[in-house]
Amino acid sequence: MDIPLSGPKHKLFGGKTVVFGGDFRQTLPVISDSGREQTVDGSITRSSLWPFFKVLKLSRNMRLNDSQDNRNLVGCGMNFGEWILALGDGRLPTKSFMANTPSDWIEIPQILLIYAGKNPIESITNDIYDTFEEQHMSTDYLSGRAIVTPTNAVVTEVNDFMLHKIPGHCRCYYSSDSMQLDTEVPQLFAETYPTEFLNALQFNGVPDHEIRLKVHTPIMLLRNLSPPNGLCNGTRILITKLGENIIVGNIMGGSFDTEEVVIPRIVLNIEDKRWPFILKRRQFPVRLCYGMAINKSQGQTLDKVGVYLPKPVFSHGQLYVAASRVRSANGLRFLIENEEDIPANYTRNIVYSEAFTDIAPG
Ligand SMILES: Nc1ncnc2c1ncn2[C@@H]1O[C@H](COP(=O)(O)OP(=O)(O)OP(=O)(O)O)[C@@H](O)[C@H]1O
Repeated sequence: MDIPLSGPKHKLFGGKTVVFGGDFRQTLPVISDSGREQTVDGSITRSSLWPFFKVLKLSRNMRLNDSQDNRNLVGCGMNFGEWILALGDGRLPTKSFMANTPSDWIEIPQILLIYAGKNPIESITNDIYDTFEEQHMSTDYLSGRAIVTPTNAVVTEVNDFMLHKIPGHCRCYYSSDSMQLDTEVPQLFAETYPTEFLNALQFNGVPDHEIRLKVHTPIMLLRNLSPPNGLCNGTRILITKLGENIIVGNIMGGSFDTEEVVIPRIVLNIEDKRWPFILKRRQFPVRLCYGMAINKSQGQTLDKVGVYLPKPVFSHGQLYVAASRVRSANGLRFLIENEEDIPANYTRNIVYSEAFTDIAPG
């Protein structure tokens, strides 16, 4: 916390009461190239201020509705709400499938599974985006559903698959990429890192060099453009017009639901310790959002979620975040693809229990 707060200097936050909200079962701050210990260490519970916090625990899941399918048992003698909590806490029975591999595989209840068939992406999108042909332009329909998956590469596959289903002309927008150097040898760098190389770079949370869009497709903003007007990182928008230099659309969901907004190209500065330069990419800060990365879905509430796991999750809290986006068990489906010797109703549930045990200082 480096927000300056006026008030007595000897008191925490200048004597102001500051409320922090969170759920340590969810994904933790991403620290690149870090292991379990560093990731947990980056959490607020490891801050020197943590002993001064007073922890209040919420007891009711307000997202879940009171439907019959939430009250029914989903497995292990638990109803849906209890199952989600047990999954997040790491209390579900686990097993290991191969020697020397983690023993954190859990069974997904049969009622929540769909099967891969010949084309897994087609299977899961047909299930989650049922009645797509009739409703693909409806903001209510689109804003209530998503396919979530651990990696951005698979997100792109899902989005490309859905884009093909939309009738109409596809418009391509290409970024203009350049390097910002803190060195005196730009010529050398220009030869080592030509524009084609810069164009090929992909980063989490950064639009690609090439973006393909159609009118009536949903996109997600990747940067805060104007929070007072609802244009925040994560805002979803249904495109109504694809101009040369602007994209026009209507916000889907939230307090700015249906508001018309205009998105310009912006310059994104991207630093990555793999490269000795700052990449400056001028592009629309958007990405199609039929599919989204599990980490990006954190915070969303949806009616139908397809959790697509062509590979298991790779980090703490991802499976819990994916499973807890919905209002009811009926809205949640998993499609799991495992190596041959592991049944398709098992997947990894990574829980760093030290991230939330013994967190109550006050
Ligand atoms: N007081 C309330 N009364 C009725 N519904 C509520 C209330 N609080 C939250 N909800 C419902 O629960 C959903 C989740 O709320 P919210 O996004 O504020 O929770 P959150 O703790 O940030 O969730 P998460 O961290 O899991 O994304 C909301 O979409 C809303 O439907």
